[in-house]
Amino acid sequence: MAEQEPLGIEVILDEEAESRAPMCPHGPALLFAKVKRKEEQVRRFYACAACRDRKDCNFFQWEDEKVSETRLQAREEINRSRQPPFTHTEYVERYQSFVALPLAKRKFCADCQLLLLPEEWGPHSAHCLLSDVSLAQLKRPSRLLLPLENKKTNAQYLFADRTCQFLLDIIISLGFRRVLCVGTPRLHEFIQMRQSEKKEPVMRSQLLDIDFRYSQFYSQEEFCHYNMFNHYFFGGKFASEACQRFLCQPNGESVIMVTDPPFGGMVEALAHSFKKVVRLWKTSCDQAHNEELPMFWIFPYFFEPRILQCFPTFALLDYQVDYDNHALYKHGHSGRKQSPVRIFTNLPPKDVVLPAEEGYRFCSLCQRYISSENKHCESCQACTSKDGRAWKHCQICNKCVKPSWVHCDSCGRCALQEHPCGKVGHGCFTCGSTEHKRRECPVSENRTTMKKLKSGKRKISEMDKEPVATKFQRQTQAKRARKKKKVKWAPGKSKGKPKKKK
Ligand SMILES: C[S@@+](CC[C@H](N)C(=O)[O-])C[C@H]1O[C@@H](n2cnc3c(N)ncnc32)[C@H](O)[C@@H]1O
Ligand SMILES: [Zn+2]
Ligand SMILES: [Zn+2]
Ligand SMILES: [Zn+2]
Ligand SMILES: [Zn+2]
Ligand SMILES: [Zn+2]
Ligand SMILES: [Zn+2]
Repeated sequence: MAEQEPLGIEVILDEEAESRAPMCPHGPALLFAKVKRKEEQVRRFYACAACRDRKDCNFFQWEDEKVSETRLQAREEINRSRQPPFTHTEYVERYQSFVALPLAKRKFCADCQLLLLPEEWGPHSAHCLLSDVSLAQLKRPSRLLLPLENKKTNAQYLFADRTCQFLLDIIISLGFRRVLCVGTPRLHEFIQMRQSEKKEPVMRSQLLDIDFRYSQFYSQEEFCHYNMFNHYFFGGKFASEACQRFLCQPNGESVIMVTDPPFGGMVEALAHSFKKVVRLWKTSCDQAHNEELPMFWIFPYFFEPRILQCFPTFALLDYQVDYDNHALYKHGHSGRKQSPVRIFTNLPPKDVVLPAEEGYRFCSLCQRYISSENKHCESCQACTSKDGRAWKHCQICNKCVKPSWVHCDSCGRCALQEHPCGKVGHGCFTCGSTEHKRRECPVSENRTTMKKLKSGKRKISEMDKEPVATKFQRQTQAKRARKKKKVKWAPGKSKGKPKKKK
């Protein structure tokens, strides 16, 4: 299977490529091919599955490249040095010691993003420390930890409470009692809090996320350090078995998977991993599941065609997902746009009741809940709005289009009045969508917006999460690298030729 990525890079997802994939610090690398003109030979290469920015992980290897034993060893050393400073077992022990401390001794280092034990205070004395960490704060790690802001790699946008509460309510009302949270730490936290308050019905959740800082707060049954682009469990078989145990449904405690991947991510690689999660679910408890694993995949609506290609039974719901720390996607924020982030699901849309108090209503013809301004079009026989505004039908295009669009005879399609005539159809330079311009792309957002968002907040980069020793090593390495020629290339973002680095 070979799926095409915009901007001329495709990811090759087959067993053969997987079985021979070299390892980077983020698990098995993915095989990519640069799409060239027909006559040209395509040389395929492996690159990091998690990081789209070479600054985060510069792993690169030609598919047919012979790698010397020395280089393999050096690579293993790098992979080891970039793992978290503690094992998950150690993190759990540290947490137990931490909660046993009196309040005055409970300190969190904001610079290192680490819960500190008293004997460790010394090396952190010049760092920014948060004192008197309460149990209530420990129950909300997503508020204690600074969101990872590298938009290409992590893009940690956290749900607004409104969205989190909605998701939880709907999940409970649909009868689910277990939630596999893939890249949804805040939803996991909501469920864990509920559990500690002993609310009925009892809900359980497990978080799979690449952000290992969560190992500090959750047990191995509650959290797995996981890469959703290659279905890699950093904790090995022990961790994947913990996930499989969680997916097993004793006493009919049915399970749903909720995922909110970084938007820059390759849809096809994500879908490939999620299908593996489905297989894990199917083999859990040795029970035969004939049905599909219920899923909520949260993603911008303009990825609909690509998601449906991977999961044809999925439907797009009208509900607008909101984030706390995303300047562009805040619900009803004055003068701001409406959020383009939606829920894709394999559950019958009619069962997912959207909140009437936010204007959603039921369309009996479409048998689903729709946003207040979405209108049922007689010609299309559907409620056609995707962005929440009322769309209008174009007789020539024979489909509904955005209200701001007009039909252009020269282009033979609808577009904005002031479109570059004769050039429409190229879409967003970054993600290929024809729904927005690059400036509005969620994959690479408006720089000024991000700057505003960041002001007064320190950016947490991959470096800040590392132990001091590794951080120092990397800084020195980085200085050395800067002296050398600059390498400007990342999978999916390619403009120039990839240059060998390792
Ligand atoms: C858009 S945020 C979603 C957070 C969610 N809205 C919440 O509030 O719980 C993406 C999440 O996926 C995680 N993530 C990013 N890359 C990942 C990867 N390769 N594998 C697993 N998780 C990843 C991030 O750490 C982050 O928690
Ligand atoms: Zn990597
Ligand atoms: Zn520190
Ligand atoms: Zn309708
Ligand atoms: Zn229509
Ligand atoms: Zn038209
Ligand atoms: Zn035109």
